[in-house]
Amino acid sequence: MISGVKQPGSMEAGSNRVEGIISLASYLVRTYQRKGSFSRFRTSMSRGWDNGQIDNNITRFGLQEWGHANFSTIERLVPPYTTSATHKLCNNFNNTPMSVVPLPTTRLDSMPLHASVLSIPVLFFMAPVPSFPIKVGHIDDVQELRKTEPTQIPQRFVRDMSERPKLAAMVPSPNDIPIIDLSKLVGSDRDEQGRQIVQLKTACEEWGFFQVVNHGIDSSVVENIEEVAKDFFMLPLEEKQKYPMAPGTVQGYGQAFVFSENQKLDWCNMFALGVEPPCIRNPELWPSKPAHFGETLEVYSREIRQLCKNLLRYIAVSLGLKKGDVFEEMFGEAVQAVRMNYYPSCSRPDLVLGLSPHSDGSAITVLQQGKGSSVGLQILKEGKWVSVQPIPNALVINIGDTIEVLTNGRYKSVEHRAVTHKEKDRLSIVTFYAPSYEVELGPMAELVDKKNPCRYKRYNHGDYSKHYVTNKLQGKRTLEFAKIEPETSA
Ligand SMILES: O=C(O)CCC(=O)C(=O)O
Ligand SMILES: [Fe+2]
Repeated sequence: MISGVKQPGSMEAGSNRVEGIISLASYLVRTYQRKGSFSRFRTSMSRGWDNGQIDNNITRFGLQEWGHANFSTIERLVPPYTTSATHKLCNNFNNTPMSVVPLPTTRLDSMPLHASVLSIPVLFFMAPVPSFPIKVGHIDDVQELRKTEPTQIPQRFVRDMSERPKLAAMVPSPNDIPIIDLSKLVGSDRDEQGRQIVQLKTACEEWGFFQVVNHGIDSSVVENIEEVAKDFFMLPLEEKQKYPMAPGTVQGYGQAFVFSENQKLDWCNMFALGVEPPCIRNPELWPSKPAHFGETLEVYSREIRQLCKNLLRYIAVSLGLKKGDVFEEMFGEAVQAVRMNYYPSCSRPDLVLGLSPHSDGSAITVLQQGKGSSVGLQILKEGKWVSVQPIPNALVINIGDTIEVLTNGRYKSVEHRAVTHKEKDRLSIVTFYAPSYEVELGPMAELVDKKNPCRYKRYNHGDYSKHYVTNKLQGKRTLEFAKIEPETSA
C-alpha cells in the first residue's frame, strides 16, 4: 500500500463498480501526480472527446497498468453490469479495446506502479463510441443485398456521376505498378541489392505502391488467412453481427467511416480488428467462428509485422538515411490492425464503388488480394485510375500518410479505391502498420533543406489517428491535418 495515497473504494461483489472504477482512476491520478508523471496523463485526458472519453482513458489507463501484470486475466473476466450508470459507462467500453473488468482492491495493491511502464493508451484505431450522436440511417449488408438480386441498386450505393468508375480503366494498363523482388533485397549479391533499392526508391517516389514477390512468407500462411477470412464472410449474418462495428468506430463487422444518413455507402462488407499492441485489441470482437480464426490471424500478423519492419528498413536505405532502423526506433510500440474487405459482385459495377477513394493513415500498408479475386484495386496516377493486377503470391504495399509526413513529401501516400465486378466477388486482407499513438511526428530533419522546406507540422500520431477515423474517406483530404499550408481546394 502506498502511504499518503487514499485507496479506492471497495470493489467487493455487489458494490457499485462504476464507483470503484472512478475511485481507481482518482487513485491513479494521485499516484502518478505524486510520481511526477501527471502532465502526460493530463495531456492524454485533454485529447478526450468528452467526459465519457476521459473516463475511458482513465479506466483504460488503470486496466493497462494492471494489464502489464496480468493481461490474460483481463481478457477473460466479464463483469456483471447491474446499475444503469454502470450500463451507460459500459456502452462506451463495449467499443474499447478491452472488456471492463472489476478491479478488486486487493489487486490494486499488487499493481506495478512504476513510472517506467507508464504509457497511456489513447487508442484511436479502436476509437470508442464518439460522444456526438452519429445517425447513419439503415446500412444494408451488401452480401445480403446481393442475395436479393435487386433490379435496381439502392440509391445510397449509387455514386454521383463524377465518382463513378469507368469500366474501361479496369483493364490493367501496360505500365502496371512496380514489382520488387524481396529475395534480391535480402540476398548477398550487393549489386543486385543496389538495383532493387533503386527500384524501391523509384516505386515509392513515382507510384507510392508496389507489389512484393518472393517475400518469404510461407504460402500456407497466406492461404490460411484467406480461408478463415472467406469462411467468416460466408457465415450467416446473425453470426457476423455478433461482432458489430458501432457507428463511428472502426473495429468489428460492418461499414466503417460512415457518419451521416445521406453519405453514400461502399459496396463492401468489412471486418476489422486491432492486433498489436495487445492493449488495442477488443477481445469481444475476435470471432469464435470459424474455428482457428484467432490463431490464424496471430500467425499471419506476426509474419506481416516482420515484413513491415524489413520494408521500412529498406525504405530508410532507399532514402539515404544513415540508420536503417530509424523508423522502428521512432515508432515505439507500433500499431498493427487488419481489415478484411469483402466485395460481393454487383450487377451495376459502373454505378457503385467497392471502397471510397482514400489514402491510408498508416506508415505502410500490406494488402493481400484473394486468390481468384477480380481486379478491383485502383490507384490514382497522374489523374487517372490505374488498376492493380493481382499477381499470385504477391503482396501489394503502399506508402501511408505517416511516411509522407516523415519524408517531407518525398514518398507520398497515394489515393486509391476499390471497384466491384459484375460476376466475381473479391476479398482483400489489409494490414495497417503505424507508429504508437504516443509518438510525436514531423518531417525528418535529414529530408528538410532549402530546396525542400518543411511542408508538414509536428503532431501527435494519436491525434492524427483520431482525426482519420472520425472523418469519412475523402481522397487525401485527411492529410490536410498535417500540412503547414492546407490546400483548401483539395
Ligand atoms: O480492397 C482493396 O483493394 C483496397 C482496400 C483498401 O484500400 C483499404 O482497406 O484501405
Ligand atoms: Fe487503403
